[in-house]
Amino acid sequence: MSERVIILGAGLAGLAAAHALVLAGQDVVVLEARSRVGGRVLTLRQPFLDGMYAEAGAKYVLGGHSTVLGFARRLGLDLDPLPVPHTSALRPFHLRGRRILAPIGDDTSLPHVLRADEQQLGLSGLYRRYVAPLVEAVGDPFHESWPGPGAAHLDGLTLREALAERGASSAAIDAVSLGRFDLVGDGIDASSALGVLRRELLTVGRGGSSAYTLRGGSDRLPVALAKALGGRIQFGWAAKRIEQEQGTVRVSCRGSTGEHRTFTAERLVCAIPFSVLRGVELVPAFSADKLRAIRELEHTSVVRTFIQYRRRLWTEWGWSSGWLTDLPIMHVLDAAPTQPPPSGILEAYRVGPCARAAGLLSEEERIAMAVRGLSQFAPELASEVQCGTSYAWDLDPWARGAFAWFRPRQLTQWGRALATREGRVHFAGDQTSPMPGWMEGALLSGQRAALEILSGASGACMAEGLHGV
Ligand SMILES: Cc1cc2nc3c(=O)[nH]c(=O)nc-3n(C[C@H](O)[C@H](O)[C@H](O)COP(=O)(O)OP(=O)(O)OC[C@H]3O[C@@H](n4cnc5c(N)ncnc54)[C@H](O)[C@@H]3O)c2cc1C
Repeated sequence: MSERVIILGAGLAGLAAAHALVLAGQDVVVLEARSRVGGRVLTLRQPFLDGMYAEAGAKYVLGGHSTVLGFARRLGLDLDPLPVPHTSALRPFHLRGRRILAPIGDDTSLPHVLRADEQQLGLSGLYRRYVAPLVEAVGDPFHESWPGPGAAHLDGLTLREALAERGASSAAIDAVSLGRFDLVGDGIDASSALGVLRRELLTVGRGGSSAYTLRGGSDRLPVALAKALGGRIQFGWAAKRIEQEQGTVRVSCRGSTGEHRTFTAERLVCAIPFSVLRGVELVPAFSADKLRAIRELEHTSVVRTFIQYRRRLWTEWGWSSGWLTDLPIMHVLDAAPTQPPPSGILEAYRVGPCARAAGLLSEEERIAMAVRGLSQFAPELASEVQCGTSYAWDLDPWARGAFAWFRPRQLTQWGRALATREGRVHFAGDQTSPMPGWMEGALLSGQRAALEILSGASGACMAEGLHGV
């Protein structure tokens, strides 16, 4: 029997749910607060010259992200593999006031003062000794009884505490975390070890070594998905209240020009970030665990600042595309590694408290700071600047942060409540999947919510079946 389903949010999760429900013959309407689809998939084409673009949100597709790859194939989207660094490439670091150009794979020149027994291991040896066994202890996050006892122990610790428990020195912890584990939440002293290691397991572990970008921009994926939905998306409607009563769900919205409208259906897929859902009135209130998850789930602060340069000097110099620093600009990435030269874009990727400090600056100040910081790697870059722009995710009213992260004990206390349905309201969004912060997680969550509706099953029961979706 066909049911009318409202989908709240035209990000990848909402679009994937809509796609599956429409294919199954359901009557679907998607409500979206913005005037565009894609949510945290946001390709910036202004102010760049020469047809170049940069990703404010999702950028990489990993080789193991079979759902993203499957949609791309079916929708006729091309992927470009990330260039593999040449064996003679140099990896730039700027640490403790010093620029270091380290040959790829040779970390002996890094300034971390390691213990005698750690000195010869290099970063990969440290990873194998300390991180790999912890990743194994995570178990299978898709299993309905996850987290098991080993994983639950990791949830009681910060990542620094878990690595120290395995015998890592403080310098070794800093070295293995730089540019890897410090990119989520407020860093390794605040994040649940389990949350960080699950991400490591499900992304790097399953992704293999291959990574891609979507040719023409990541937004091609949500735009193509939306096109396949025909006219079912209504733009400019922000949900203010969700009410369940006598077999119906009512969503009261405010339009972009201030008008009000109420949409009614048999089911709702709520596919908006919990950071925004927090401000939506819920009648009757959801369960205590769900309300706690909505209230307490935090979203990583991220500010990305992009600078376009006339020439891609860094590739001419044989530098790799990711530079690690302890400067206020944090990490540096080649923002357009698969786009044709001669011009190129570098980005300063700031996370956590550093991003919150950058969010207080004007865009001009952020750009000036990035230009200064990048010039500390090579003064020659300064005279090649063409233009710049910046995006602060905390300031985006429909995202309020970049992606979910967990403090110790949160996953065990209310992690399971993230995805469970509340009456006629089903939940999608990357935060409700075991892969927050990835398009793969968003798409999987949308498919899971659609399956719940189609099968009448509860969210937790469906989780395992998702492997094959
Ligand atoms: C900085 C950054 C880097 C990232 N890098 C990568 C990467 O390299 N690779 C990767 O795979 N993923 C990456 N991601 C993650 C990826 O972008 C997200 O996981 C995914 O886009 C989330 O999709 P979603 O549908 O769950 O949520 P969203 O994309 O946030 O969609 C939610 C939608 O709901 C709408 N909405 C919000 N509130 C309301 C309301 N009240 N009423 C109506 N509509 C509303 C929003 O406008 C939005 O369109 C990154 C994200 C960020 C921010």
